[in-house]
Amino acid sequence: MVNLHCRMTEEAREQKRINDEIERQLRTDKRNSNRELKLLVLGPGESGKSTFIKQMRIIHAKGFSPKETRGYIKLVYQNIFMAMQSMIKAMDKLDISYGHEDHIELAYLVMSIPYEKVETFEDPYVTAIKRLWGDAGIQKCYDRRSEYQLTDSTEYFLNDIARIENVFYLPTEQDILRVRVATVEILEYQFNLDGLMIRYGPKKDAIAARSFILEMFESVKIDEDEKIYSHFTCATNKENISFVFAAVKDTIVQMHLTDINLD
Ligand SMILES: Nc1nc2c(ncn2[C@@H]2O[C@H](COP(=O)(O)OP(=O)(O)OP(=O)(O)O)[C@@H](O)[C@H]2O)c(=O)[nH]1
Ligand SMILES: [Mg+2]
Repeated sequence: MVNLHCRMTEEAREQKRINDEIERQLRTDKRNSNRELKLLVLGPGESGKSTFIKQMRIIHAKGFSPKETRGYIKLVYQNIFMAMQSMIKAMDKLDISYGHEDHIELAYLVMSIPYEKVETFEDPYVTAIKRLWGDAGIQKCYDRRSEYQLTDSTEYFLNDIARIENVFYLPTEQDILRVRVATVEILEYQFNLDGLMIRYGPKKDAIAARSFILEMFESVKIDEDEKIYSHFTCATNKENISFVFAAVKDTIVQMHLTDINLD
């Protein structure tokens, strides 16, 4: 009898502990949902949306793990090939001749593999890319890059091949920010000042994307008197993004304080 009583109290205590835990979690969730701000990052291709999210990971979360960093090696190689191939194609379109006639052969060599298939960075390709980058015709073509599509980070990577071709090459934070990979899915990230995590999986098609955006943002009321604050940013510059993000955060906090008359 005593034993059973003991067990009952133990069970009741455990039950109470679980209840308390659930209630605490509910209170935290409620508090968090009250404080949750939704941020929709929109913009044309290559306008820096993904770069901004990378900055949030670097500044407000743990950044990139060694495994993720290694995953960027191949993408850096592919970016270099992609940039050189864009310029080679533009040479034709803009009718620019190579500084050295034998560089045409090198151009064929670089064009011979689709850039998405590139996994390694070795000769004869590395030497070919270096020589082409030094070619007067390619440089002229680079100067006329506004006349065709060329990735923003071309000069950044091509001027640094000596570092990248090293067999022990590991991308730096800036390399990761400079890598161009077109996003083909809608992703939702959740972050706070000390953590960032991916909450939802990818939404693959346009209809799913549209309903996702509606679902997330339909509750956000449109206020005709809402002020618009514009900021100039450079998404690849960590100091600039930290500064602008802190300013945006201050504005939001200030607005909330005004709302509850605490300013
Ligand atoms: N110089 C410079 N480069 C930038 C800036 N923002 C982004 N880039 C570079 O531009 C390229 C494209 O940036 P992303 O962040 O991938 O662009 P996105 O808006 O996500 O593009 P999509 O996914 O195609 O819609 C990357 O190589 C970035 O490093 C910037 O402010 N300045
Ligand atoms: Mg993107």
